[in-house]
Amino acid sequence: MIHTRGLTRVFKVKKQSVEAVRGLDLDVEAGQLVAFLGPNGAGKSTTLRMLTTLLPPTSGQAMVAGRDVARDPAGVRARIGYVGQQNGAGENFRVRDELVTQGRCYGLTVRQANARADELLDLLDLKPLAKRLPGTLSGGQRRRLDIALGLIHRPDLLFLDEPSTGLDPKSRADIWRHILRLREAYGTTLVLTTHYLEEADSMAERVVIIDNGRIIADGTAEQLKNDLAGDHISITTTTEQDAARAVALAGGTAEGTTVRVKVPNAAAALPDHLRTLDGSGIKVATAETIRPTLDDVFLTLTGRSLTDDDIPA
Ligand SMILES: Nc1ncnc2c1ncn2[C@@H]1O[C@H](COP(=O)(O)OP(=O)(O)OP(=O)(O)O)[C@@H](O)[C@H]1O
Repeated sequence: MIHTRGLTRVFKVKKQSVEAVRGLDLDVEAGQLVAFLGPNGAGKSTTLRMLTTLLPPTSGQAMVAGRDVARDPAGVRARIGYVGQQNGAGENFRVRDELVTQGRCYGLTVRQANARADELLDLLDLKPLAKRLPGTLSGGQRRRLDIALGLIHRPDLLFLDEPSTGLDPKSRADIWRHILRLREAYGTTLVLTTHYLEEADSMAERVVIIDNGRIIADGTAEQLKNDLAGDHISITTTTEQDAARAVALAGGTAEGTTVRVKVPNAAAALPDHLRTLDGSGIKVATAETIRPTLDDVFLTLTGRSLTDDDIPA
């Protein structure tokens, strides 16, 4: 569905070059749900804007929905939907009329546009709001309308730029429920950007971590966490001397009476670990297993946290 090779975008700002995206090679198959995760300024939106033909690449190729973004941008646009960070609806039409009008712009007949509008109002729980003006909707309701607008022409592929940013936790959960529902209903391929770690972790099947314009990790959240961060066992001992002895015996690092050891599978390794310490007379006060987060993955790869301040341009 998406195939890019060496996709690059350089911005010129006051005689300086900003390499926003540096030689991206990416393959996304039909039906996947992919999240681009990365800190502010990583190049996520620039990538999305190139894939959706809103921005020409400086170099490299991208085939999206079977069409070349540089040679056939109109062909790409006809086959994809895009939900940007800005609102997609105007202020003059009521919700249902806006859907029908945009459907007509995509070449649907009046009958098709009406049927499609009703189908999407239903899918995105917008029916009770059909007669409202977009300006009167809440943030979450407006996002749902944006998603409906992105789907009006039945695209096989939908891009969503930060679909849940700026929403309260309940509305964020609600948007995700609708995203997953539309995927179930239509099998749409979904590519979205987010900087919410937990969302990428729990919702996306595939997480592509982007930093400084490059893909630095790509896989399921579980794979990335297992391969790149690993579990930890954390124990506390009753004395600092015991903590130091525990490190000498079984590895890890000690801070006061707390010892952390990195292991491939903490739940499986914990009983043996405790037996080893007990066999040497080390008294363990508490023990817990710690699963890594995607932030740990990012930290391992870059030495920075995803929640750090913006990276420099
Ligand atoms: N129109 C532009 N002109 C100059 N520089 C730009 C432009 N658009 C983006 N950039 C720069 O390109 C880099 C990547 O920006 P981009 O918006 O793609 O990042 P992002 O990962 O989407 O960040 P965010 O999560 O904050 O939206 C940044 O350094 C940004 O300042």
